[in-house]
Amino acid sequence: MAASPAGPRPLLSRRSGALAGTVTVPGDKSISHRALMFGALSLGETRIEGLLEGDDVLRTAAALRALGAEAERLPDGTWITRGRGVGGLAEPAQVLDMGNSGTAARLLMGLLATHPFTSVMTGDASLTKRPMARVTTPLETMGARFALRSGGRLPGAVIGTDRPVPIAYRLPVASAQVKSAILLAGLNAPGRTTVIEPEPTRDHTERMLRHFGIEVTVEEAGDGALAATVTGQGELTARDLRVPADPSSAAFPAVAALIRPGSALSLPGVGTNPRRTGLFETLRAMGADIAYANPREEGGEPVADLLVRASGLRGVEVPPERAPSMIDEYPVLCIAAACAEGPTVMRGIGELRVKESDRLAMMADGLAACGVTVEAGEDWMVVHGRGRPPAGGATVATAMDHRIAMSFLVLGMATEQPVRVDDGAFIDTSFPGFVALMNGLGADIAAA
Ligand SMILES: O=C(O)C1=C[C@@H](OP(=O)(O)O)[C@@H](O)[C@H](O)C1
Ligand SMILES: C=C(OP(=O)(O)O)C(=O)O
Repeated sequence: MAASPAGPRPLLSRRSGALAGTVTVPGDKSISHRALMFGALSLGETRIEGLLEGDDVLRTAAALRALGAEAERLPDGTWITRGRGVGGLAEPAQVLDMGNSGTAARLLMGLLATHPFTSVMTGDASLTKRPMARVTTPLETMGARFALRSGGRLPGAVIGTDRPVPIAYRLPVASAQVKSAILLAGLNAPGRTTVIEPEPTRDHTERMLRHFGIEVTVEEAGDGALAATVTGQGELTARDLRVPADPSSAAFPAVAALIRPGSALSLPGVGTNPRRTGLFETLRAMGADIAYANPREEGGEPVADLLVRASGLRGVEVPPERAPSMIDEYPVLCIAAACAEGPTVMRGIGELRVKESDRLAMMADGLAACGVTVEAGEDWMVVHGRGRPPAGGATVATAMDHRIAMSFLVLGMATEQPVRVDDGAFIDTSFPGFVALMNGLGADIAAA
């Protein structure tokens, strides 16, 4: 997606009544990217149900087609991939445009690093600001070369190696994207590729590789660190799978229900992988009534139906070690915190500065504009709630960031004065249909 190709799409959110109903939020974005990529690497046909059809994931599908794999949507919404085998992707004749998606760009860089051809990759005005050296540095030690812009940023070229070297690498930053990029490169390297992560991050890559028949071992590596290892140059076997509803998307209606008195929502089939549910844990510590009903497993991932009721919230101190399991949820946590009684303290969140926008700055500025007292430093933030929603009444800048836009639209559902966001177009990257879904539950969000 270019910078809102049809121009910015401002949206206004007005105070709503109680929210009620049962709604299924779209498929998990992290799992959807991986399902397409692993399908493209497998031998045979993979059927994927519940794939997220957000712009980020559609970018991955288009890139895989440019690399010679088949990825198509059937009229009933099922997706089918026909893969090319490990190491079997073909040199793309066009630039791979990964739009707004860090996950698509970084995971594909890993895949391409051990394919012996050159690919050129770009992204939109948000993605081309984001750091790529975190993946290119370890991938270079595996034999790949990169020609990127200053600061290790896209656009640039990935020059894959024909002599891949397996590595053992300790992550300097907690990142499932970096871990996954290295493991994906390792799939086509002879021998064992190991990633040691001092702080465990989402493990969808490890789980899904096993689903596709690849052995992945995960061992304790001391001080709470985990070492994930793949042995390369085996084949993935095509396997059908069902993508759970995205807990990162469920977070928006869930927080909206918590802060609108009288609300009661049911969100079926949401992923409850413990490496993703830090927000729900934090909200419960704040006093939220959130229950998991009917827990089950689908395609190697735990899921449950989420039941959420309006609750009085109080501020908490979020343990920094919980950050990787809720890294994308700090923006919407800030909204809950702004309506809670007392301060919510968030530390160890420097990674928020290198997402689709500088989320720490965007949240601090937007909340302040809506009448919330916020303190912020390089990698921390304190939101001072007053036990009731703030005044609102501002237009908030969103800087091409879907989660900033959705978070402030949720805030506007509770504030006395409406909240306007300057551009809601990027919501389609992760949560197509967000406005209709929220309005169906009782929100009042409209073009403005
Ligand atoms: O692996 C993934 O699918 C993701 C990992 C996280 O990024 P980092 O690896 O940069 O923490 C997260 O923020 C992103 O939305 C999705
Ligand atoms: C950080 C995110 O995604 P990505 O890194 O894939 O752009 C997100 O969806 O919040």
